[in-house]
Amino acid sequence: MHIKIGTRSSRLALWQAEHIQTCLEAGGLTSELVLIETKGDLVLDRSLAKIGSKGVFTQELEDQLRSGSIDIAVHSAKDLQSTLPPDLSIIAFTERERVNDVLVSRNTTLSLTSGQPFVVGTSSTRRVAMLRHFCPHIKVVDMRGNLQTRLRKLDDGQCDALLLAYAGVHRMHYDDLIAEYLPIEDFTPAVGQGSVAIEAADTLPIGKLNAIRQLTNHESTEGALKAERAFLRRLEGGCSIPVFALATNINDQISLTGGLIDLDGQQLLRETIVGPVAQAETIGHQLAERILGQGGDEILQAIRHQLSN
Ligand SMILES: NCc1[nH]cc(CCC(=O)O)c1CC(=O)O
Repeated sequence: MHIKIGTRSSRLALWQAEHIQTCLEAGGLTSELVLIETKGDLVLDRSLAKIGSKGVFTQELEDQLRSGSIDIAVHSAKDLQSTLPPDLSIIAFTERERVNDVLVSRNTTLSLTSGQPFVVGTSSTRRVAMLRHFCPHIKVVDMRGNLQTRLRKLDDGQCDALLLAYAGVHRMHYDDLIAEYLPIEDFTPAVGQGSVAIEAADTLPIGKLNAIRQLTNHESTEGALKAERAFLRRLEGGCSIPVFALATNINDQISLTGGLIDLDGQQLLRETIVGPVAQAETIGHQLAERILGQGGDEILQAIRHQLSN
């Protein structure tokens, strides 16, 4: 069996696609990579929030899934919109890497909790808002581009440190630059952070689907991500909305913590719901209802209004 794998061509995307290739090879499947450019890769002069979050890193891959020129598309689970088009679905989630955000710098003595002021670069509205909330002494600057580009901007002196997902930093072998692991209790990560998702069209033959899923899917991670993604879906949060959620799945019990923060970090809502993995999506939905009922509705409206200006 031969699998055509569609991927973006950034180094992190290639790491992910090659990781999937390794899993498939272990089961005797052959594969090839098909490199695809997306709008998110091409448009670097505008913030992600302004391009519009919906599918900026996925649209071109999805077109090729439909045309059959690729069998599967590999994404960071975090970058996949919460509602997929009806003819596409996620067929596997890989085992999650450590989920924390990390502070990355050439000066690894820097610490967000020390109270010392310095400049942090990030493009994520969630990280900006959380920095404003937990670290008001920190100056935040917008910093787009892939990891290598951001590190160059760091070296140019545009900021003192970056705030990034540990998963990406580790996969690109930049562990030496990690100054601090941010606690997930405060800096709850983005939905899906640390897992790789495989997307396919409904037309993928069932034999291929089952073989790919068997070799790549991590069941416990899948249950956790189902809960997180149901939460995100109910809040209709694209990646530019500062929504966060993290589920753990231990002995088929889901514990889902998630919430919402407004753009300037003034109001942070966060709650936890526990329940059986068989009800992962219900748990996600319930958590979203609870957050919306606590004023999340108004926060979301205000965020949408601010982002559209
Ligand atoms: N939005 C970009 C993106 N998508 C996935 C990762 C990191 C790897 C992951 O979380 O799976 C990153 C970079 C970052 O947030 O630092």
